[in-house]
Amino acid sequence: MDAIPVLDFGVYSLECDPESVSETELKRLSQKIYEAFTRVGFVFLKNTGITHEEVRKGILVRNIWGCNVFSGYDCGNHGWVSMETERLNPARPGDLKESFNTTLLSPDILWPTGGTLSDFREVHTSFFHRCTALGLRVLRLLALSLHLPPETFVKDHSKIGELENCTTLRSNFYPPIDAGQAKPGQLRCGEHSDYGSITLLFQSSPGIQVRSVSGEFISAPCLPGAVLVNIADLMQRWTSDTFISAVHRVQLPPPGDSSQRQSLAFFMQPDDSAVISCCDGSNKYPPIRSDQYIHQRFEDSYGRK
Ligand SMILES: O=C(O)CCC(=O)C(=O)O
Ligand SMILES: [Fe+2]
Repeated sequence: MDAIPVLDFGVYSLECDPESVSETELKRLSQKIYEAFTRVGFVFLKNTGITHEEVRKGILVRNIWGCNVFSGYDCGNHGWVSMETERLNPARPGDLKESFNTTLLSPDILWPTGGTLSDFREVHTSFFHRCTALGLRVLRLLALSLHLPPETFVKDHSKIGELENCTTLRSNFYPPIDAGQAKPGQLRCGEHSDYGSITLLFQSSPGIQVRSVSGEFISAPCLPGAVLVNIADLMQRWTSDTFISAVHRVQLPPPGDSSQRQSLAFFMQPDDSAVISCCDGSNKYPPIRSDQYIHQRFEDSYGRK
């Protein structure tokens, strides 16, 4: 299996003015990203402009354990998800993790508050914006790598953070677990591929495993300061299977390891009303509205009807 490639994103870092980057450098970077996403589906990006310190802050404001906040909006996704509620692999018992999904940025919604959570809204809102900025740059490079107009994917991500777009920053908390207490087949996060266009992942410690094209799972390292980016299902469909949306999971810790784990995942999703048709002009998949696609996927993972 190809290991997950590590690329230097420095030339297109959020520190740089996007207008001042040379075409040649962008092309070179886009070709490397193309190689990673056509062979593995995952890539580590170094020097993105999102600092290790920002990630640490985002991961630190947690203790979402039991905070039980729901927004009441019908975005379907915003709010707290309790332990064992989600089955990312519906064939397994519920995942041994707890999550908080930030999908809407409006101050009017209910945010976790109090104690260690007092700056949750501020920290997560700012991290959400940083991830949006980086994600849009990656989407631009994906279009370039396919010789498409640079805005091909970006233009369908114009409402991130608003009601008409389900892009989500998810804080995952995996409590310490004694493997002996788990149900048969239970994992921290069952095998799945992500639903939307691309995902940016930040981890507190290693744990994620990625399935290769040959079917074996390989453990990804945790590279402080690097962002793990992967293709999700709707992007695979959009690109007629050119880019791979790889299955991944988080296993239970080995016996005797009583550590907890945390991650921040930024799931980018096209605007609800965007109609996704194969970008190569083929009819490999029929056009589908982004919201229709994602709602179907939520029903599968939560057993909702
Ligand atoms: O926690 C992780 O490292 C992975 C989480 C994940 O794959 C997900 O939430 O979709
Ligand atoms: Fe995932």
